[in-house]
Amino acid sequence: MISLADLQARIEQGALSPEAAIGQSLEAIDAQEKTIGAFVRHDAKARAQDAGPLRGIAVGIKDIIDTAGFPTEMGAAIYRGHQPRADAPVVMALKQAGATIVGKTTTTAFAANDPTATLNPHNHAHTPGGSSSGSAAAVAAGMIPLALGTQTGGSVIRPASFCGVAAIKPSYRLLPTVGVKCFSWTLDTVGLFGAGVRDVALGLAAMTRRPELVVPSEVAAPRIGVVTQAFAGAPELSGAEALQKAARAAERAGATVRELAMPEVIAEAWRIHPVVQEFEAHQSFAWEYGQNYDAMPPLLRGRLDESKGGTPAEYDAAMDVTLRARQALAAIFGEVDVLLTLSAPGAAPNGLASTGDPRYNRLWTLMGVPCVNVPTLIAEGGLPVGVTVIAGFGSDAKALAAASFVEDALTK
Ligand SMILES: NC(=O)CC(=O)O
Repeated sequence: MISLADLQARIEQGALSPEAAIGQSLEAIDAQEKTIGAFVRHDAKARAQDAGPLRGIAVGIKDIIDTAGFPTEMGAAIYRGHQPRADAPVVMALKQAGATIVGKTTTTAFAANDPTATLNPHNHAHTPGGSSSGSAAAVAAGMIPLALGTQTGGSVIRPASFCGVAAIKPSYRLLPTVGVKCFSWTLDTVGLFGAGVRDVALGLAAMTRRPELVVPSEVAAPRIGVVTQAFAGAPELSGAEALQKAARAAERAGATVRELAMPEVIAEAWRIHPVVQEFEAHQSFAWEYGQNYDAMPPLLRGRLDESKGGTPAEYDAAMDVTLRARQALAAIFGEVDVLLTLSAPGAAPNGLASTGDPRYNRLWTLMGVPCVNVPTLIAEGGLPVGVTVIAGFGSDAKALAAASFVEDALTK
């Protein structure tokens, strides 16, 4: 994979020109894209900028995020050829930091669950996950050092786990979702994919102009609470093994590690995530579902058919649980620095029909807390499995530092 940190250092030292760095990515895309299918389209003539901390960094943008230089088609026939007039603010933030947008990465239709044709670079018989399928696959395949995705359930963390890359779903609204096709305004969060945790941190720090997000060279051993999320069901063996491996490695490296049970209101928040998501989706997709029913992607159309009876009273009750759960979770971060939990039930499912199950991700998306995927082990079939490091709302620097601590501990 291409490390953003490594490119940045070599460019700053003058050992690599921004143009040559972009050229490396374009060559890698040319060599692998026909097999992996990570991009909807890309610009083979993309040029580097010569200023900014992300100069020479080729970035892929999930194709539900507006771009002025490429169509934005939402992974859906309804939007084929749709050309936004303007870049979304997160795209402009990357460009203002010197990055080069080299293409639009594949997305499940409307970031829901109708899968793409993108292959998992580690095993082409398996899904890369979704809904940010192309972003995870393009980074994992070594085509680009940075990509943007979005998460409503588990669409950043789960594909990152399946593809063996680092990723962050930042605190809710750290990054604006203006210009991002809305699925659920309470849940939708823009995230980043990179080769390693430090790479993701550098990308997020540059686009937010928050240098405090950069992982320091020395990271203090964190207090870690391991959360199994038993309320979400039992994981597969590889998922359970990844969680135990990461916890043991962190403990050997000096972290204090203990298992934490979540209060019932947090388990209740896990249960009502779909109520919030589907109630808001019916409003977000009202035009598509109401005016273009037959052209809707079939799995999303089926979900909307099933959930159209949702009432405002049910939604209001779910939001009340959400607010109480967020308060309870905030109190837990008084006892530990971060939580450590599953990124996915196990390795990527076989075939492309399913992008996997967000059951271990969705609670944290609803809580709005920063989540970082740390690649942890390689399961049968050469398929990666990750774990998630979670900090309190607004503590994105702490989440990234602790995730880097776990990542480093796993190398020892
Ligand atoms: N958008 C999403 O997060 C949906 C998913 O988890 O697959």
